[in-house]
Amino acid sequence: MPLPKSIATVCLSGALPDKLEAAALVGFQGVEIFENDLLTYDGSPEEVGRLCRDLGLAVTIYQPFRDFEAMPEPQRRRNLDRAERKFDTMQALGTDLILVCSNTQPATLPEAERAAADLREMAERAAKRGLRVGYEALAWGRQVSLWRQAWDIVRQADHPALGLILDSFHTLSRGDDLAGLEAVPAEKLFFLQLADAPRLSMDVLSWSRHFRLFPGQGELPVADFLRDVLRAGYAGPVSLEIFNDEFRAAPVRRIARDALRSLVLLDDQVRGAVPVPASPLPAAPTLAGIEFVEFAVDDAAREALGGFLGTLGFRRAGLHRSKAVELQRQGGVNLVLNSEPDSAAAERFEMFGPAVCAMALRVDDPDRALARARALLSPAWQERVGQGEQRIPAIRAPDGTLVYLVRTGSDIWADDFQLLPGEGGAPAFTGIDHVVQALAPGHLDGFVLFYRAVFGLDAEPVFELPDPFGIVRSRTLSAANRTVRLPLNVSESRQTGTGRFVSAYAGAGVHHIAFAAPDAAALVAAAPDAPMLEIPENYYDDLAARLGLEDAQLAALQRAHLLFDQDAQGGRFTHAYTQAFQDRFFFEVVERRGGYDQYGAANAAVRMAAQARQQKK
Ligand SMILES: O=C(O)c1ccc(O)c(O)c1
Ligand SMILES: [Mg+2]
Repeated sequence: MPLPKSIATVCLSGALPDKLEAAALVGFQGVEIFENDLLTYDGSPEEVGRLCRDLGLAVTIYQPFRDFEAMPEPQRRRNLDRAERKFDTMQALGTDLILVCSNTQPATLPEAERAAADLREMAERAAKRGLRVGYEALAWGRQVSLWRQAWDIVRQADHPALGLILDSFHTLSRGDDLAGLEAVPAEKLFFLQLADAPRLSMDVLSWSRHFRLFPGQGELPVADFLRDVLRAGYAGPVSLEIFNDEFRAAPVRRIARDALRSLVLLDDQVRGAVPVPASPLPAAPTLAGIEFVEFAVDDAAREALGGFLGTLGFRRAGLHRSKAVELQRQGGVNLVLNSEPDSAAAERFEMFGPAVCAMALRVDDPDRALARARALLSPAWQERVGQGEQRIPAIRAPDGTLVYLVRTGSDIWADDFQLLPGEGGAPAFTGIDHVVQALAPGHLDGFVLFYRAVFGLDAEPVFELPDPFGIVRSRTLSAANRTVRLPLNVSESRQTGTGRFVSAYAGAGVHHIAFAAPDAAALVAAAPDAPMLEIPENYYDDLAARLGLEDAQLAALQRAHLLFDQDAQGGRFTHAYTQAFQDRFFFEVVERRGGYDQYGAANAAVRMAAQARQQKK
């Protein structure tokens, strides 16, 4: 039995019933009713309570009750009256627990004894009605901002109806931890809220109110936090409380599904610390690269794209036995051009024009990978197959792109394709180095969680890349063994390369594919007809000054329109871009040396400016 899962209504968009329905639909067992969601709703608390019961949702908590403890009179008395009215609401909602967050008022008295006496009084009144009070330290509380301070007060108050509420954000945002929690009796741990966040240097209140994330989307050690809470004996619900501007604006079911996915993953990460063990998720796949990328095309686009790829040394290497599908190959890179009517590819083409519609990852065990995906709320996808043809399992990424799961080392081509004899000779790519996707604003965190959870990829911190027409935020997911690298780009501006791609083609998708070359200069030299992106002279002047390159090396880079980057350990990255194919996606030739593990972010501005110029022509 996994931990009971709850979500605060503040995480989700829409009116209160929409939030509740979405939470129930994806499989939450409980909800925190956030006060503002009730105040702004035109139904009674009884109706809300009934709706929750009809949906099978427990109301885990009613919150927050603000600025209560340690106030001077006459506020003190008024606050106790206010509490009685909230107790009425709780009873109507059908919950027995209220969250009191630590007082933020300048008038709060700096006296823990007063805070304890007030909370004791509130708990005494609550207990008369069979209700309970939980006390949470807000990271920006006036007198109480750490969980240990809140616990001191709860301990002093010493009332059975008063306990402690922990919230990972308030503790981890302060760089604090849960050392000492084992000394708190488990029955005093009333409730647990979890939130992740990116590491940002800003005031903690704004950080909390706008940038919280679901566990696994950010950079805080939420799993460690949860493990500590469970080891301290907590056995109540685990509840997500995320204040996030993008989540509030997004379709409610998508965010609810991300929310539950984050908790399913977390359940698995803390297995062993849970008193009643959760059934383990199937292990994340061991990845061994990208077997192919598939483009949705029609006949004309297939010819045009085939011609474009031909300039980089690709050739038609196979024709599907039963479908209008062609394999283009260059060394270790397979690109599939799919113009089959009445397929997922055709559906993509109808909507977007020429676009990537699928990608295939090599995994150690496709069935296990599929079972893991299913457990993480990503159902399998079954494409129509002809008789005698291979059935390659697939799931759909959040934007609908198919992700095929190909067993590492297996040959998926020989059965289904009539393979054409190759020429060879030209410098060859060794494989696909990375695939970059452009996402619509508001989609980054959901994609990060999907790839992290389903495929066990690691997420790097966000990079900000300056396009001439706005900022592109980029976050890369990659396999620990680096056989799969998936940078994700997002831009609020519709004028950036990323923004134009997303807005012009009505959605997210693969924006560029980088091919790994053992020698990028040789590859580009052997591809004189490839429409490479021109790089301004100023770039090379700066490069010479910045990295102290020799004249000959610099000239060679410039001749082939190559960009160059170097890391602190001396790893080197040499890369060049093609112009965009039909103003859509483009390709990159990349050479990594000496353990270089980045993507040439230092060069992104130059590339994006060159593309913007190209676009104007
Ligand atoms: O931002 C707030 O005010 C707020 C309110 C209630 C909470 O539980 C919390 O963590 C933060
Ligand atoms: Mg909280």
